[in-house]
Amino acid sequence: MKVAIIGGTGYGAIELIRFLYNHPYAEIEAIISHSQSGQALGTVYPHTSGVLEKPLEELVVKDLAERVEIVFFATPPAVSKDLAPQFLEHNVKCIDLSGDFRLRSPMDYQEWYGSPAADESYLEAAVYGLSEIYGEEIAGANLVANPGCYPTATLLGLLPAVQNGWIEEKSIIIDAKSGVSGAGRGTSLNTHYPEMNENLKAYKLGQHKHIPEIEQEIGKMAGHPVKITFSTHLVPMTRGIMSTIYADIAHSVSTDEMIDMYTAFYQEQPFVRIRRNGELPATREVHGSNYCDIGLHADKRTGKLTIISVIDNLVKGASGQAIQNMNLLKGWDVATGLNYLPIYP
Ligand SMILES: NC(=O)C1=CN([C@@H]2O[C@H](COP(=O)(O)OP(=O)(O)OC[C@H]3O[C@@H](n4cnc5c(N)ncnc54)[C@H](OP(=O)(O)O)[C@@H]3O)[C@@H](O)[C@H]2O)C=CC1
Ligand SMILES: CC(=O)N[C@@H](CCC(=O)OP(=O)(O)O)C(=O)O
Repeated sequence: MKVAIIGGTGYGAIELIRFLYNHPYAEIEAIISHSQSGQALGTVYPHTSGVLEKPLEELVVKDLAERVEIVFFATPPAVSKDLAPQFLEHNVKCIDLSGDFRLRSPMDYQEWYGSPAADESYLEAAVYGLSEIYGEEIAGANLVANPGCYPTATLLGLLPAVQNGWIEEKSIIIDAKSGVSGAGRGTSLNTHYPEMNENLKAYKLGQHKHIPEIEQEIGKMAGHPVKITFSTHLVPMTRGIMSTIYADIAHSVSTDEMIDMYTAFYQEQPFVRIRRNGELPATREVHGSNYCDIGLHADKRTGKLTIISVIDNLVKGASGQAIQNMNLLKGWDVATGLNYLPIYP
């Protein structure tokens, strides 16, 4: 099956290319770049030279639509909302790594992204691509809104407890930390080496666009609106997200009962691993892989549950999950092309 990637020189794209290169059934037909078309991929990313000799191409929608079955958007916000509908009209399926189709409410998109939302009919047609939760809907979708990196770690950590009614949703506090590649390849003062190295910075408190996304999905699972407290931090490492989540336990539940319930919830899911015996996950233990590792502690003394959820932001938080969603769309085993052990150390 032939696919194309739009936003070809970004980090999401180069990670898609890494997985697609080894995928047994998918082939990269075209890599589209609005800034460097005409160049070879190897001039932008020399580590691909001699292995994957591909030109970066200019986007011509009609031509591309005739060449591929699926398009991946690895573009900044506000690009796919206009472009994806053009491909959908040509019966080309779209998997969007940006946030353009994640929020059901156009008003929320306008408020948190600061520009008008996609046409409402496309927002309604889009399936939220949290693979472990919406596998069946993704299988029948034409447009998949791949989740944000923080929401992926946070929701996989929270949803089993929410579904079982084991926590008080209004007490949820999420303290999340990300490596710098989460901000993409572009340069900025915040991600400049002297500013972020040996430093730990909180940012976008109360203003992060992942707040409405997480609230939307928890609210859907809980069956009523939920408001969360969410803080984000930049950590001086390249990859990785750790989302540490606190919530009041609704009924008396032990750590072992919680672990058993989470293990049962994700029984059929190869990429979510629940830690046992007091082991807690670390970002290195998922580095370069599509795993989400979750540790749990139900504190009898305080009545609080602590959930620690780690992912690689570029893999499970973006491109790996996008490939998982492509596998779901095509009816292939979800792990096809994604069976990598994490890189350690
Ligand atoms: N980095 C991460 O961990 C995660 C990222 N995401 C989301 O995935 C998307 C891609 O992220 P990432 O790869 O990190 O970002 P990058 O900034 O690294 O790459 C984005 C690429 O999009 C292209 N682009 C930039 N501006 C435009 C434009 N106006 N029109 C068309 N194309 C444009 C550029 O490639 P070119 O010039 O070659 O076209 C650019 O390299 C974003 O929406 C991001 O929020 C989601 C989850 C995690
Ligand atoms: C470290 C860092 O800056 N991370 C980015 C992650 C955003 C992102 O990737 O946004 P979407 O997944 O919603 O597209 C941020 O916090 O804005």
